[in-house]
Amino acid sequence: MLLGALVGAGVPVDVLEDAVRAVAPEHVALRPETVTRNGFAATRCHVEVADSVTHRTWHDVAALLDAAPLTEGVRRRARATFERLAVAEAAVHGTTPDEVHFHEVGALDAIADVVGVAAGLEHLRLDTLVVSPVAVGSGTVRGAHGSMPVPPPAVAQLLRGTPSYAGPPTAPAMELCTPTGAALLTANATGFGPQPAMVVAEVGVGAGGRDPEGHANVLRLLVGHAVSPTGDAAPHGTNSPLLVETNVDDLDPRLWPNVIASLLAAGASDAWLTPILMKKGRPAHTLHVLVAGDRAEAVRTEIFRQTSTIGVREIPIGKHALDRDMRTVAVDGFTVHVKLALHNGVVVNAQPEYEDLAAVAAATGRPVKDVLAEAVAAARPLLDR
Ligand SMILES: O=C([S-])c1cc(C(=O)S)c[n+]([C@@H]2O[C@H](COP(=O)(O)O)[C@@H](O)[C@H]2O)c1
Ligand code: NI
Repeated sequence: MLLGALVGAGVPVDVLEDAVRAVAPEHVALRPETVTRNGFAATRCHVEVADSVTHRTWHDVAALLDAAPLTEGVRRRARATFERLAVAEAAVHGTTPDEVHFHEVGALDAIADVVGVAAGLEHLRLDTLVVSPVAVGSGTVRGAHGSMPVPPPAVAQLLRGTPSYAGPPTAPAMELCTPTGAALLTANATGFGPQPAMVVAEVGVGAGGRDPEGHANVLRLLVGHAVSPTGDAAPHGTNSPLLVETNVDDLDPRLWPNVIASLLAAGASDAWLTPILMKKGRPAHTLHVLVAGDRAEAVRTEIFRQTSTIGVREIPIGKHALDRDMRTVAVDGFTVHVKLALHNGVVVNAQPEYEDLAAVAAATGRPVKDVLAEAVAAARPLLDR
C-alpha cells in the first residue's frame, strides 16, 4: 500500500524499482495498476518476484542491504525498518534479534516493499513524516506461525508508543496493518497524529490487495509543505536544524564509529568528530551532530545512550541546501546512479554514487578511479554548463 501511495504521489516507479533491484539477488519487477477500492481510485503496486517464502535471518537481510549499491539514506531507512522488525520478532518470541528467523517478512517481496518505500521517501526529501493513528484491523490471520489474533504479535509490539486502533466500524474483520507495514511507518515517522497544518500538493492513494464491501482498503499519502494553523509559512523553529555538540574525553576511542553510525540511524543529517585538547592538556573529541528539529530528541537520546557525556549544547543553525535529483549512466553495461545538485533549477554538480562505482570495479576488476573517470565523463552532459 505504501509503494502504491508513493507512485500515486508522483514518485517514478523506476526510482523504487532501481533500488529494489540493487538489493534483490533475483529478478524483481514493480507493476503499478490503477484500481478502485470501495469505489475510490487507488494505485496497487504489484511486486513480482519468483521466490518461495524464504526464511532469512536479520543478518541475512542486513548483509543484502549492506552489499547493495544504495544511497546512504535509502540504506539507513531500510536497515532501520528491518532492525525494528528483528527487535519486535525477538520480543514476541522470547529470543534475540541475532537468533530471529524472519518468515514472510524475510521473503524477497517484503524486502522489495521495505527497500522500495525507503527509496520513495528519500526521493521525496521529506523534512517530516506525520503518521495518523494506525488502523490494525480485527479478527484472526493465518501465517507461518499458524493462526494469530489481529493485530498479530509483531504488529502490537511494533506499534507500542504509537497511536493505533482497530479501524473504522465499517472495516471487516481482517488484518489492516502487517508487521512490515508497521515497521515501515514507525521507522520513518518523525511524528504521530492527525494531518498537520499544510498545503497539500500531491495525494497518493495506495491500494491493499483486498476490496471489502463498504470499506476503502487504502493508505493515503499527502505530500506538501508545512504552514502555521493560520496558513502562514511554518514559523522558524518547528523543524529548523540544530547543531548539537559535546566534548568527550573519557570514551574508549574504538566506540566512536558506532556512535556516528547510530546517530545517523537515529535521524541525524550528519555527524562528525574533531580532535581537541581540553583543560589540563587532556586529548578529547568534540562530537558535532546536525539534525532537523523534529529528530533532535531521538538524537539527543542516542548521544546519551552511546557516549559518556552528561550534557550537550545546541545551536539553531541556518541551512541552505541545493535541490537534489538522481539520474543514472551506464559504465561497462552497469548502472551507476548520479546525484545531481541544482541551484535555481540549474544542474551545478553531478556526482556518481561511490557504492555503484565500487560495485562496477568489483565486477570488472577495473580500478575504481578508472570507473569514476568514465562515470564522470558519462555524466558531463547532465551538467547545465
Ligand atoms: O514474517 C514474520 S516474522 C511474521 C511475523 C508475524 C508475527 O506477528 S510474529 C506475523 N506475520 C504475518 O505474515 C503475514 C505477512 O506479513 P508481512 O509483514 O510480510 O506483510 C501477515 O499476515 C503477518 O501478520 C509474519
Ligand atoms: Ni513471528
